[in-house]
Amino acid sequence: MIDFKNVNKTYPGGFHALKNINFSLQAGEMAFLTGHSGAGKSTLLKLITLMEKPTSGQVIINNSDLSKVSYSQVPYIRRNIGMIFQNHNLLMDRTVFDNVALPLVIEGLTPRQIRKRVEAALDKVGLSSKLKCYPYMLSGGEQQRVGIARAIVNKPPIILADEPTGNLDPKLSLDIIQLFEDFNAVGVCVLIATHDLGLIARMKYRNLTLTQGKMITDGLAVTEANE
Ligand SMILES: Nc1ncnc2c1ncn2[C@@H]1O[C@H](COP(=O)(O)OP(=O)(O)OP(=O)(O)O)[C@@H](O)[C@H]1O
Repeated sequence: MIDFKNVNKTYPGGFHALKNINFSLQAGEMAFLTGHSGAGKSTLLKLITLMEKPTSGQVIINNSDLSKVSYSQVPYIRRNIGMIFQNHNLLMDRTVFDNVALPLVIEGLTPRQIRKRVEAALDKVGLSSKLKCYPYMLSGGEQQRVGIARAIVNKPPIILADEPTGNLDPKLSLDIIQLFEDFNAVGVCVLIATHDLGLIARMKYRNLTLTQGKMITDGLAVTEANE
């Protein structure tokens, strides 16, 4: 589903942000991506979403080699990926319904199809009663769940999350991770970039760790907290 082969990324100016990265995530797998600030986590996610290009190596998503994807194919590749950001990236002057509907409007679905899918997505994240609210009327955890509903509304096979629990307390963080586990349980491939080592320690998921652009771990995070 996600395949990195000898991937390097050097930014203009010469900073070598990712160094010979190799890993695969299969359909239905869930993993954490960890590392210090500046280790290259966001850069790695940006290569998957085609916001950046590797300097060398191959990124293969859903059997498509991204180096061979033309500009006009980019939206089709991105439809396979639900992206969740720490700061939600919600439109503050639009209702919850409109925020979640956005990817479907862009895709050109009919109003009837959009309503059905948006209601189902909001139901999944437990926000059915909030569809007419504006984001500023919601708590941080609720706003994050709106961001998740928007990411999954077109049923992508891959979910990427960049610090999705960054601003949330431990209980809300766990709720958000449980939502990801629910999607993972129905076969979605989930990759979560996070600094939250306490959270990771409570989970038995694969842990990909970056240090100064190199991947130093690729295995289960086994800690005392798991015992
Ligand atoms: N557009 C850019 N141009 C030049 N350098 C960049 C660019 N984007 C990121 N970098 C550099 O690449 C390195 C990795 O950045 P990245 O954002 O991937 O790290 P990160 O692990 O996500 O960090 P954080 O946890 O703080 O978000 C950093 O040193 C950063 O300054």
